[in-house]
Amino acid sequence: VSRFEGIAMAPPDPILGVSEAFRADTDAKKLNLGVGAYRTEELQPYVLDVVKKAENLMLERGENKEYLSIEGLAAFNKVTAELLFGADNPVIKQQRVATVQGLSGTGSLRLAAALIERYFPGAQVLISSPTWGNHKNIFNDARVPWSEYRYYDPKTVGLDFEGMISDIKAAPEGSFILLHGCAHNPTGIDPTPEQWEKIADVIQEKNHIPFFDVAYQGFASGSLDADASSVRLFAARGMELLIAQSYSKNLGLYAERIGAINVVCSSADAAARVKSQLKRIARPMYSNPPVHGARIVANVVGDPALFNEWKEEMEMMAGRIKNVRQKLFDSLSARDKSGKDWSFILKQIGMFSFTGLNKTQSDNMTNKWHVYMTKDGRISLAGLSLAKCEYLADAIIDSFH
Ligand SMILES: Cc1ncc(COP(=O)(O)O)c(CN[C@](O)(C(=O)O)[C@@H](O)C(=O)O)c1O
Repeated sequence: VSRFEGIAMAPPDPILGVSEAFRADTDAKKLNLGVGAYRTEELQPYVLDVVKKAENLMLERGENKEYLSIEGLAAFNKVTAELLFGADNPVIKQQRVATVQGLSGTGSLRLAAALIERYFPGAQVLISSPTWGNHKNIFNDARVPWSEYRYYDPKTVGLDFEGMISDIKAAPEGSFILLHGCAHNPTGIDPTPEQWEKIADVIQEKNHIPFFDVAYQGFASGSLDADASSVRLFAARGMELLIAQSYSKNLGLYAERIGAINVVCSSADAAARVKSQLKRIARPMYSNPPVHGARIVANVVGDPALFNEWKEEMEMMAGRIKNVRQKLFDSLSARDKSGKDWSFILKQIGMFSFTGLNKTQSDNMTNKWHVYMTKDGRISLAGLSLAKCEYLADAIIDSFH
């Protein structure tokens, strides 16, 4: 008797499945605006120069392939926390951060979810509405209950700040509040500095625990420090908080699966104990993380010349997306006769633009125009070239009306 016979076919992933459909399309006009992966103006994947330089250094050095410790490469864990908080931040000086290398952002979020499930039974995580599609899968599979706080306002194509604050205020005391550090996915809408202060106020009032997902540090504004300001604001208030990091986008290390989970505790002793429990969770999950990406980050951030060159390349990538954003706005404004206000395209930040196209309209983008995007109306500007902006504008205008 066959035991696997009864297993059903799983549906394609809402984001990664779009790339599969794109690859199957043979039309030369096809555009992949699905997955959040940077492409050059020639629409090619991009390996940063500093990554190649770091890898050449590593090759010359001839490093071994011994297991890392469960918590990952020590040099990486040091520089990743310093990059996030700033090396002179009190949380670093007082050794109050438990940092564990994770399998990129996803794996780091999953490790944190497992910690929450084990040590905070019944606590829920509040996630933004909408949010990155995989957040719900991660908390569901980690058996951590979640609910949503209002975030996107379709009427203003902006942030529903009042709704966000009241939902966070209404959540049971001690809830985990999942926040996008910068470049909110999928909306591209970030709170202002003043709004971050108020979000910190209400989280402190309710003894909630802030839980940041920082997948785009440096990629949103082009500045590593500016993009970390929300996290640093909360740390400066002396709050305990969790932060998941990823180097997929800002260092282009997508397939190297390099990231980290950081837990800011109230004492160095607590941080040591939290780190030991994160290790206990990681060991049976994947035992220890991959070394290659960790060494690249440690080499790039650890070497002043490479670090500066990385910052220049990141500004170049963020800059290209800003140019594409502007060109798309100009093309839409010039070609659309309906008088629709497209300024939301310029107000949004980071890789994505949340167009407001509904599922049927998004299907039209794909079926008629061969533009691949997620069904929630998100387009990844990282996959768009200046040369293709007018074509995309025509597709969007056609799909809206
Ligand atoms: C907010 C957020 N958090 C975490 C991750 C995880 O990224 P990684 O595991 O590679 O570090 C992504 C990537 N999200 C996508 O860019 C996207 O939304 O297209 C894509 O990589 C993905 O996996 O869906 C993200 O957008």
